Amino acid sequence: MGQVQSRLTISPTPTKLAWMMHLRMLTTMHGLCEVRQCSKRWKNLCPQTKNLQKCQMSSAGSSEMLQVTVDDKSGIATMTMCRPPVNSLNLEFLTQINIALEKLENSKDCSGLIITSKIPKIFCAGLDIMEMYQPNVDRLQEFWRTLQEMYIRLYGSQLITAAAINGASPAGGCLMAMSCDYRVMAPGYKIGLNETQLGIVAPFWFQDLIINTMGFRQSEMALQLGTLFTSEEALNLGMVDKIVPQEQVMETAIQEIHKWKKIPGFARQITKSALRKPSIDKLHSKREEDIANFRDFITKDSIQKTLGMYIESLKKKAK
Ligand SMILES: CC/C=C\C/C=C\C/C=C\C/C=C/C(=O)SCCNC(=O)CCNC(=O)[C@H](O)C(C)(C)COP(=O)(O)OP(=O)(O)OC[C@H]1O[C@@H](n2cnc3c(N)ncnc32)[C@H](O)[C@@H]1OP(=O)(O)O
Repeated sequence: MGQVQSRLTISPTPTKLAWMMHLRMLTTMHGLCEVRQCSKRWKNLCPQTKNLQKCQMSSAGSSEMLQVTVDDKSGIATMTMCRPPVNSLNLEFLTQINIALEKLENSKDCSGLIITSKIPKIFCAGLDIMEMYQPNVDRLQEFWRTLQEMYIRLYGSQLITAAAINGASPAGGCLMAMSCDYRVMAPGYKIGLNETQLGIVAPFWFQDLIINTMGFRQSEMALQLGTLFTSEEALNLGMVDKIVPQEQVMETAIQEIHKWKKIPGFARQITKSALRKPSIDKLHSKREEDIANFRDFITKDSIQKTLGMYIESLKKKAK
């Protein structure tokens, strides 16, 4: 019974049409023709393979930024990020993630999703800061819309989702992990919404997400201080659900999804949707306003100066 899951499919609603137009515009604007081709290739490949379905989506010039495999037997997909050096989320990478999320959501063979990283010691360094520094305004707005899309898709997914956090996970990386249903983390890494430490502000939907995850009081302290928590602290706060040794992170995520799969899918999905819909609807209703706020905030001279200094400090540290 647990295996029979009905899933909300993306119907040709105006939202879907807008998304397709958005993707088409991106492919034109940024030369992402290979993404489109690869997403076609994904469609063609999957039914032909027998057991382990493998999909590799790459954008022009960089191969295998995102690897997606679906285990035929269990229906568990694994999305592995591999965008060196630190899996930072730029426009193209986010677009690939969104395409993969859409495909998995619509695939009748997939019931669970694990997000993890191939880069040693890094889960995801959050947003690519270079997208926000001295930006082209059109691209900056597209970048933010694409990030909003990722959150809406992942937080609202009907799949059972788990983050296998095998490395550092600041800011946008933490957003991605908290958008999943379950988080298992290796010890000795940092996770949190550290935006204020960069002199920027976590937008309302980042704030809603952390509050939904670990409650108001701890979130207001964490958000104002921009705290990056150790894995152990994050466990105590409920930001992550389990800590296991590095080499057991993936297996633990798989076992957890198997556990969740025993619950009747329809009941679980309706419950998840009821709990998460208010936050998602809030972003839907304020989407354009949020993009404009982000653009106006990021393009302020004072914020550009602060970001420039932060980039310098990262570069100095890297030397
Ligand atoms: C009114 C309000 C309205 C709207 C809201 C407004 C604004 C809100 C905007 C945005 C929200 C922001 C969300 C974010 O996600 S911002 C990104 C935050 N991320 C970080 O602060 C992480 C920074 N990185 C690190 O701490 C470390 O790099 C890390 C722990 C991840 C890994 O450390 P490690 O020692 O392994 O590597 P490094 O030597 O530090 O870095 C290697 C290399 O990578 C570059 N790097 C690192 N992080 C980023 C990044 N996020 N983006 C781009 N590039 C990054 C780093 O500079 C090094 O580069 P190089 O010197 O060229 O080798």
